[in-house]
Amino acid sequence: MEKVAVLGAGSWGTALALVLADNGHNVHLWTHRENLAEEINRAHTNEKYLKDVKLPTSIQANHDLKTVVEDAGHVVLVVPTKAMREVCAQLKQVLNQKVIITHASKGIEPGTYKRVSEVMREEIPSNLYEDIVVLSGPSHAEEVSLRQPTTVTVSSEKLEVAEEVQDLFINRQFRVYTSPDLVGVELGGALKNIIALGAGISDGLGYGDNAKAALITRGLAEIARLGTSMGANPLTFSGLTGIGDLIVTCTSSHSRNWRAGNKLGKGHPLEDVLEQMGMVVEGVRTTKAAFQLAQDQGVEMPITSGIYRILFEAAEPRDVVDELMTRIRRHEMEDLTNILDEKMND
Ligand SMILES: NC(=O)C1=CN([C@@H]2O[C@H](COP(=O)(O)OP(=O)(O)OC[C@H]3O[C@@H](n4cnc5c(N)ncnc54)[C@H](O)[C@@H]3O)[C@@H](O)[C@H]2O)C=CC1
Ligand SMILES: O=C(CO)COP(=O)(O)O
Repeated sequence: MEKVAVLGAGSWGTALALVLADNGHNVHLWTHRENLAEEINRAHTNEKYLKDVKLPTSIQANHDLKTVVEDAGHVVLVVPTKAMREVCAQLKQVLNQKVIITHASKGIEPGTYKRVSEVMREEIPSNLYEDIVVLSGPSHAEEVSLRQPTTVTVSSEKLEVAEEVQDLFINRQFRVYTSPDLVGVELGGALKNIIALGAGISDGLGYGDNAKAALITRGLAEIARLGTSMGANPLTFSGLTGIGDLIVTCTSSHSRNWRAGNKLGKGHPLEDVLEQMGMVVEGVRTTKAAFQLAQDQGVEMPITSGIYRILFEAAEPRDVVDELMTRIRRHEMEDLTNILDEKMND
């Protein structure tokens, strides 16, 4: 079995380490917090990020990055998107062998508006990796750590490398598919967090299931619109990393994005909500990025724009809902028809 280095011991990094340990791999988990490494090695718990979960004793945590990646065949990065560039810069200093790099983070880099794999390619010299793979899909860490049935997708430029990562993670509770559409898989995972904030806001306002279904469906339309304009295959958004992840994040109280939105809908200020969460709420920064990208690409994203105004311009959520409901009348499938027409003419 292989030595696998997992970088980031938050909820998701720890849950993925557990899947890999279940598969018999030799898992080394890096955390930048020395006291967390000590807790994982001594008590086999990570109480702050995965409450009440007993970790396999085979997971070894370490605060020293060089030791963690030494001789590993795979490196799995699972830190918040805003920390990705910094962690990649540290990684390249200590990596002495060629590895397969997988990331499982769902965001767009603040400021540059780049996808995570683009950031990684900029930071890590290409002679240090076989390929860069993304792992995404409907997968709350809390359920994965209880070994409840979960399905995800891995994608990379080289199919054989994605298949190797599929083999690394797949087991009876954790089913892994492959996809060639790296752009669509990464964008679906990042952009669904914006809509999940919206679903939380809607629930916080006391609106019902009709409103949430509308947000999920029309949210998917605008995700597909932006994604396609950035080179994604529109079909990817009807898969696990599109509608699948959108459903789970908009409807589950495990979701940090949904929970943050719910508090916003109940009238709590954004700074208080983020401080109380104590975990990453990727959708907030991704809303800013998507709002800007939509303008750059000339793509209409009314839900994203509304959430942007709630988060950053103190718009009243009820006013935003009212504006969305009274927009100019449209043909429902206008976007899809245009996208399909464009594909046919390609
Ligand atoms: N929690 C979940 O169920 C899932 C999360 N994800 C994605 O995985 C990524 C990580 O999320 P979580 O593990 O949930 O976050 P988290 O908030 O639970 O943990 C983040 C971890 O990153 C560490 N970290 C923060 N800044 C760092 C830095 N500069 N250098 C090194 N380490 C740093 C923190 O100490 C913490 O251990 C996010 O992009 C998220 O969208 C994806 C699928 C499921
Ligand atoms: O991506 C996730 C589930 O697939 C986790 O979503 P949250 O970051 O909102 O908790």
